[in-house]
Amino acid sequence: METTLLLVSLSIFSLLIAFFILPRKTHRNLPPSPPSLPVIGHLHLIEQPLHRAFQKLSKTLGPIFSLHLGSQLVVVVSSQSAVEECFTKNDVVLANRPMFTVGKYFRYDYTTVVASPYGDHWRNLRRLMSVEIFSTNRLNAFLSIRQDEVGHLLHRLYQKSSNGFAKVEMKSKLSDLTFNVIMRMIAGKRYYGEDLENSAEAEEFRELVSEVFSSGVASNPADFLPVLRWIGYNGFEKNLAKTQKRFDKLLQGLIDEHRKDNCKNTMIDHLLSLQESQPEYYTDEIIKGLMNVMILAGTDTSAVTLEWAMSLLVNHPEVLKMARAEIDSHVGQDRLINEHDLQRLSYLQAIISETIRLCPAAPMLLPHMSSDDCTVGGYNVPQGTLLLVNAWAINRDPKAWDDPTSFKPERFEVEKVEGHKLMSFGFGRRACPGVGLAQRVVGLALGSLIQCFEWERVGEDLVNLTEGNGLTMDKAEPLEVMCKAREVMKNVFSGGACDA
Ligand code: HEM
Repeated sequence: METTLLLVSLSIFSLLIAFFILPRKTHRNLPPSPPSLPVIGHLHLIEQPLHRAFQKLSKTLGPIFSLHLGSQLVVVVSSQSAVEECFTKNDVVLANRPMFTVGKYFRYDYTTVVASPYGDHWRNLRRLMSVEIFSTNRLNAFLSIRQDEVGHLLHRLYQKSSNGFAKVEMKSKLSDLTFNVIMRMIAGKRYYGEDLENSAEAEEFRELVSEVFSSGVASNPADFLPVLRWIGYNGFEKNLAKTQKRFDKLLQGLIDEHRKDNCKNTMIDHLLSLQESQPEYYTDEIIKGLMNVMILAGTDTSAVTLEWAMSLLVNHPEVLKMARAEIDSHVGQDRLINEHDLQRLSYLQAIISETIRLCPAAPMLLPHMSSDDCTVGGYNVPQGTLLLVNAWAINRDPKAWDDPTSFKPERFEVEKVEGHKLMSFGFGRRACPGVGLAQRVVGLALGSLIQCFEWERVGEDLVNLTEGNGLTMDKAEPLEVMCKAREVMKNVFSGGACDA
């Protein structure tokens, strides 16, 4: 209570200082902006989910508008043509990331690929990732991990549903799948699911990761009202520092383990061999940064995409039926689907594209920052502006998509939709480098779920598709659904074995 009172008084004090002493910088020809309040600017307009609040503003202000979030000028773009201008003509200028407090702690002082400013270091990290992690060779080398983890998922569902329809909760199972895929790629360890050999270590890992995820959602008020920093408001930073210290220790522990025994085929082992030849660049800090990014960017994104896809499918049984027919005709019921089948399953691919169009895991992409003055749509975007892209709104823009809010996978079969029209993985040089891995994990898992089980809604009502407020766009209500094993499961798992 005392702390709250102190915080409130400090905030009021700081607002007064800011109001009377620090006039906001004015710029000419900025994108339109709604009326603002002194000091906090438009902070009072910020409500969750952000993409919906910003879509509402764009309906009155147009596809390019600006806000002052405290002292930070923000430009929000919500049209395809504006995004194209941002990431073609202005791609280099807008390739920076903002220096939010969270990046100082969770992104190793802005040295990880997600948070690093645009420049040589960032370029090196992207090159390193594309060779050491996301190259076709590396992704193929980790194929057995993906198959094995999908096998675990199928087995868990089979245990419940081998004798008829059973109610299953999907969110945690899909999350276990993607976390295990990434952790096995990084360190060869399974930390999620049932029957774990290392249960105490796994529990500590899971607890810490969920803490890191929830701290990553919060933004530091001082990032927008720097005056709070001057008057000593640092409780937020102290908490971040504490969590990051524990997370760092855990990542370091994994590196040390592999340093003692590096004969495994994991990301840590590959990076440690690079460290031997170039120790000054491939420091432990850089390796921990890459591990951190893989965990934070590569897990939830794929898991929520799968959960949205399953939710949309049970709400549209006719689409589910067509997807199953496609898999049955190409793969049959005698063996499980594999990644090589995916390219022939165009309707399954269309379902995935339609899911990420309607429910992009990162609806506002990641924030970009301008390193110089530029113009977008004829408006000035000064140096130091935070640029937000409302990918969610663009993916539902009636000017770009026919019947935009309906789930219609066929749209992706009829015409070849250009990559940039589907904004969900970003666009330009900072676009997602993990697309290939995400497509393999999501494709294999979704195809397997459709091939191996029948799916129905729990009751008559449609599955609620309201978004939650997670760091990635999750569902407000975790998906529960009825599932029943199909013939192929009996063929493959009849002995209870789990070798997909
Ligand atoms: C369905 C799954 C995924 C979606 C929808 C997604 C989406 C995105 C988006 C929208 C961005 C920001 C683009 C921008 O700033 O313009 C991004 C960046 C990034 N993603 Fe993904 N992602 C997914 C999966 C993954 C996976 C599996 C990994 C790695 C294991 C990954 C690693 C990254 C990294 C490292 C960045 C930062 C790139 C940079 O700043 O240079 N993502 N992703």
